[in-house]
Amino acid sequence: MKDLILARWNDILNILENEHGISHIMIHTWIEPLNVYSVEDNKVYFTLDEKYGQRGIEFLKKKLFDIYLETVLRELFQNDSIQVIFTLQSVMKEEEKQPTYTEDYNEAISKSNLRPDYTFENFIVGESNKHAHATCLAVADSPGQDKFNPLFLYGESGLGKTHLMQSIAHYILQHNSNMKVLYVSSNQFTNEIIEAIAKKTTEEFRNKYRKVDVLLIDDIQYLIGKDATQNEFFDTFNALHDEGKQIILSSDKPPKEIKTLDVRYRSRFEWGVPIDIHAPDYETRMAILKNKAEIKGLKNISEPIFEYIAKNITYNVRELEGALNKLSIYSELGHIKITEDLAKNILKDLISKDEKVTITPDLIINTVSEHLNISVNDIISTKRSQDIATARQISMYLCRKYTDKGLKSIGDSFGGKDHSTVHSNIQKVEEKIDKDPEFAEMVDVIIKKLNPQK
Ligand SMILES: Nc1ncnc2c1ncn2[C@@H]1O[C@H](COP(=O)(O)OP(=O)(O)OP(=O)(O)O)[C@@H](O)[C@H]1O
Repeated sequence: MKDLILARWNDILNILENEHGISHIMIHTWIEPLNVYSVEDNKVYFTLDEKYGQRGIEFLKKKLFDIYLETVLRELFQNDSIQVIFTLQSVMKEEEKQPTYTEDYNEAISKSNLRPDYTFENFIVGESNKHAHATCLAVADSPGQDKFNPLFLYGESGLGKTHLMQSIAHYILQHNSNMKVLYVSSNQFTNEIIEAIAKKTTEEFRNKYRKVDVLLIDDIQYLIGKDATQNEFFDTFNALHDEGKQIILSSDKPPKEIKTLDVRYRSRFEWGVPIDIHAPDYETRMAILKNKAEIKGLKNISEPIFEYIAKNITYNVRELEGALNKLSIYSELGHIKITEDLAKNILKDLISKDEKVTITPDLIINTVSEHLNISVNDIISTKRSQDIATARQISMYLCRKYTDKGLKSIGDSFGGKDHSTVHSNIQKVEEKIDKDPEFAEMVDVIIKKLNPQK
């Protein structure tokens, strides 16, 4: 729960100020500096810096800040047993027990197919992923709750879906290494089914998957659409869900956009709210780079080099990491100091590949075509069927929004449509975005694929 409180700390401060009327100054001086030290048996220990002394603790209690915090935490986490305890840092330090992960835990992570480094501790939280992170923490803290079962994480490649889903698994095992947690890629799941069918061992396959407490399947889009695997998967899904076991899935798109997913099954993926992860902003990229450099023991990377990478690799965290790996290989091989110029030279292939692409009507039409599975020819044709017209309207809307083309010029890119048609199509999309959140989300996913830099 400690991580959950940290993730919601700003919300907690806002509630104290806005709903309980504690003045901004009091919050800033007394509550903000509190440190969530630990949580044991619903007791939340907040520590205060030594400089405030015991009188500081007495002041906090006199102002009833422990009661206020307790009320907010109880409400936020729907748990009436939560108790807030204020103490000085030194008092806790004396009693501090370093968390030591047992052999059982280490064995459990290997049995569960987890990478040891994909933990919450190593995951950098920023604007782009804070919602996904908070949801994953909530699931980790109480797996199997209907609200997030299944937990469906989606987003473009390399943005941290696998890392986050495995973090949940780690957290669960850190707190109870007896839980049966299993992570598999879609490929592995598919291969096991095929093998089980061929060897007539489907019963064993079912036993293996149906006795787990938490099942994580990565890149589910590869599993869907293959009949035998899809059916077997949904049998497993239903069996686990009926027993309140947690299912965690990842995909590159939200359920409603997985074309090959049978409609009968689509709603099941949406029982829990699908959660998306966005590309990290500049500050988050910098923080990720520094964190990865520290993990890799890369000490000689200067600030301008971090800045150079973070400015130029903007979308994919895996590529950010790739840049660091390249630098680390050079520095280890040559025992050399990496200067800024050398770094630029070493990374030139990677960076130019990732350079900002100019968004053109062609790029937009191709992206919409790929995303909605409607051919480019149909989009620029005069065909009026609903799905083709929608693809065309969205493309025109995006051209207006992300290129500097005027209505006439946009019309030309669509086989010579006149400017009033373009105008009314754009309006239709704007209206639909306002009225229909699902539609708005779909357009948003396409925009993410285009990766505009504004
Ligand atoms: N916020 C983050 N903090 C730290 N590392 C991150 C973060 N986001 C991504 N990474 C790192 O980026 C790399 C790629 O992440 P991951 O494999 O989880 O992406 P993915 O979304 O599952 O990609 P794919 O869809 O291709 O499987 C990993 O090494 C992961 O540790």
